[in-house]
Amino acid sequence: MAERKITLEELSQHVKDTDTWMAINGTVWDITGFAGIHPGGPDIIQEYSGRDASEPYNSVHSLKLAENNFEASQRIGILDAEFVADKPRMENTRNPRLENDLPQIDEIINLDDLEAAAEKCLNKRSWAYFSGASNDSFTKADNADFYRKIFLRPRVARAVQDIDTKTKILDDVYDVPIFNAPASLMMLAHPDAEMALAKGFAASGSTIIIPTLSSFSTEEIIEALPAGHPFYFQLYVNPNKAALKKMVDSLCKLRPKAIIVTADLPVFSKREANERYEKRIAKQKRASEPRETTAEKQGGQARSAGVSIDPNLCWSNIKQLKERTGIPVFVKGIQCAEDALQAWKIGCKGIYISNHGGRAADTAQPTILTLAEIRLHYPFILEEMEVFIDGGVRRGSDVLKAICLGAKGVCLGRPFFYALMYGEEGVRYTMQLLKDELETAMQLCGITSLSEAHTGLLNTRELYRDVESPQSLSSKL
Ligand SMILES: Cc1cc2nc3c(=O)[nH]c(=O)nc-3n(C[C@H](O)[C@H](O)[C@H](O)COP(=O)(O)O)c2cc1C
Repeated sequence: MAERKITLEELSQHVKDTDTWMAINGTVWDITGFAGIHPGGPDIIQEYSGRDASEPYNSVHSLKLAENNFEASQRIGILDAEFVADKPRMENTRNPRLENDLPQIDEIINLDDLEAAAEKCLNKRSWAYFSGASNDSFTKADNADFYRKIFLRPRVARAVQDIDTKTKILDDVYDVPIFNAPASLMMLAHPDAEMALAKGFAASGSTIIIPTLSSFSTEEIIEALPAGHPFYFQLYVNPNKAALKKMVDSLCKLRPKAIIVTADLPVFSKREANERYEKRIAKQKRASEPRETTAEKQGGQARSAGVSIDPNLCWSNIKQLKERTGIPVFVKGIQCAEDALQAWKIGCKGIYISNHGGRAADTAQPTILTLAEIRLHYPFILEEMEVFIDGGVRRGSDVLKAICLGAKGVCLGRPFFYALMYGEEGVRYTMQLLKDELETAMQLCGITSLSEAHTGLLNTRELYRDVESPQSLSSKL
């Protein structure tokens, strides 16, 4: 049966909270009630209710995501309009997300070069979103700076020509211990977003941690991986019980190696770079109309994503998730030894030490210090659980330091957004760059396998000066 055609005029009549339509890439959907559960917040949905939302939709979502998310019964018909915004295409292989031409990829010789290219080439909104942190960005800076408090203590004359960087996590062996730190809205860096990330990581002998707020559907991303390739899933626990159940049910079918529950962002933090950007743009747009939307007041996309994160998430919910799914659970956002112990006590298989790259509580201690704290107070956790860490890792030698202190997987967030400016090639290139640096650091320290990494290769005196003392720890448990 031919689908019903809907004119722009008819579409524009469906704007009430109880009767809302929206057109996306030529299809008209009944999205009544969706504003309240849209992961990106209600404002953009309200703004585009009764309109063709293809352009904002395509800037952060894959073509199929809406079809996967909405029920067939919500499909009203097709838009009867001459112009339907098209998905941004890679004309002449130029990434449409960029404002300036990228340097040749082989001019990038370290991650600082990559970041400098991102600052120059990304559009201002994406740069503010990716590079920003909360409040004064102290934690973001400390995450990286604290790696410099650890000195290497290289061993010499150890025959280091043949080297491998394999790591085993759960039952899987990866060629490198390096993963993406899961992050939302990757399509702001490149139209291929997580598809390029998945392919690039698999080709590099690692795998992807798929974020809840991905631009492509989880199914699409898994299809980009070689058949049977392991993957992880980062879960934001949705406060809407029905939406959470739908997601958990589908995860049970897709069988990630572990569900990584992000717990460090119960409420949205103050992201000032975003806030400034959104306010500036809003001012330009509404020179004649002083009304602010909630999103503008709160910093646009930075805060609006908060609707998909449950502020009442508790350890008991994490335990239930583990029991209900039978899939290993890791807790992401561990920022002190006490919470690492708590995760161990409820039977989590892993901890993921993170402070959200300084995007959650500003002045939270740097992540490498948290790892040292856990090592000092509860060393058995590092033996019995899988340990991931992220935050400020920018060199292969940082990866080695984290592994010497007990991490199994080391993740990078912002650098892979920036790598994505070059698509899949950028992800592979960045992985190779980090692998080369890691291998060289290992060889210069006199080891040929990560199983030989140990704290004796490090001088951590300066780091341990800042580690929380046993007295204050036990009194706060
Ligand atoms: C732009 C951006 C978006 C992020 N989105 C998420 C997310 O959706 N879920 C999550 O658990 N962490 C998210 N994070 C935090 C990262 O997983 C990671 O903790 C952080 O980026 C690590 O610090 P680094 O960027 O210094 O490597 C995001 C980070 C950035 C920079």
